[in-house]
Amino acid sequence: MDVTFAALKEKGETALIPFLTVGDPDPQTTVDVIIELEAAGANILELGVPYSDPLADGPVIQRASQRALTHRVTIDTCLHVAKQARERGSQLPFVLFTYYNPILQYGLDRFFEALQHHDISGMIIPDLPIEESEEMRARSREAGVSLVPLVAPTSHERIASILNGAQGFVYCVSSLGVTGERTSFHSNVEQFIKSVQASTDLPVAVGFGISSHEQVKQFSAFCDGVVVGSAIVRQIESQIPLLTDPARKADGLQQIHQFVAELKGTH
Ligand SMILES: O=P(O)(O)OC[C@@H](O)[C@@H](O)c1c[nH]c2ccccc12
Repeated sequence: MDVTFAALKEKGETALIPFLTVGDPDPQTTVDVIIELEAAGANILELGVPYSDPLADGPVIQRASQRALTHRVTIDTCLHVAKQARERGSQLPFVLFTYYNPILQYGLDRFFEALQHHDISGMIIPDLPIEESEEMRARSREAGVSLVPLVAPTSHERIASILNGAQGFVYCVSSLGVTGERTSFHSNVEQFIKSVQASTDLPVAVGFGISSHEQVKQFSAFCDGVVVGSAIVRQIESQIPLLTDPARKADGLQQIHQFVAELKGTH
């Protein structure tokens, strides 16, 4: 992942980091969408493990999780999708996004072994309890998988402890509340992000609410990466009738490609 950020920085570019829910609308289609996102200009990919109680997610991603759970998508399914995307030639660094409970169910030893075995570069765990973070950080370092910390505009005095031992990149959330497209962000978001950048040598990415090329451009002026989730998940949702019809799947994928290329500004 750090190679990706360094190469983009060299070119004066910002990483576009889509999030998608694995298994929405089905695991096989997720592999096709991953290949399409990469072709459209994605640089790193957040692979979301669907969860029954996604407390930090807005309605778009909640619906995606529900659709994926009808296929009983688990951590294993997500890792298998990542493997299939690799087999189809994807070079994208994958960041596994999961709530903490699925990891506990899976078992920590088994989880870290599986991450290593599937060439997963990092992970994001939005509800990782502080008292568990030390062990998770140590295990992730041992496994060579970056535990990407989330920092909120209200993290203030906790920023230093959150950033201590951080790996991969730092994920600054642009606003309080849950995921979902927004027309405005936390009042002093730029100052907040710059204060995080002053406290770490890691690349700093921003996410939450970003859904247009204008917003991507706004944040690209001072961030190393921009995460877009709900807007892309909504695109996938709107294309489900085409994606699930073999005769029209290519058209559905092309629509998603076009949307992401426009986000990136390479259309
Ligand atoms: O959906 P948005 O508003 O574009 O935000 C990115 C977000 O989807 C992704 O990073 C993510 C999905 N679920 C989360 C829960 C907490 C933090 C981040 C996330």
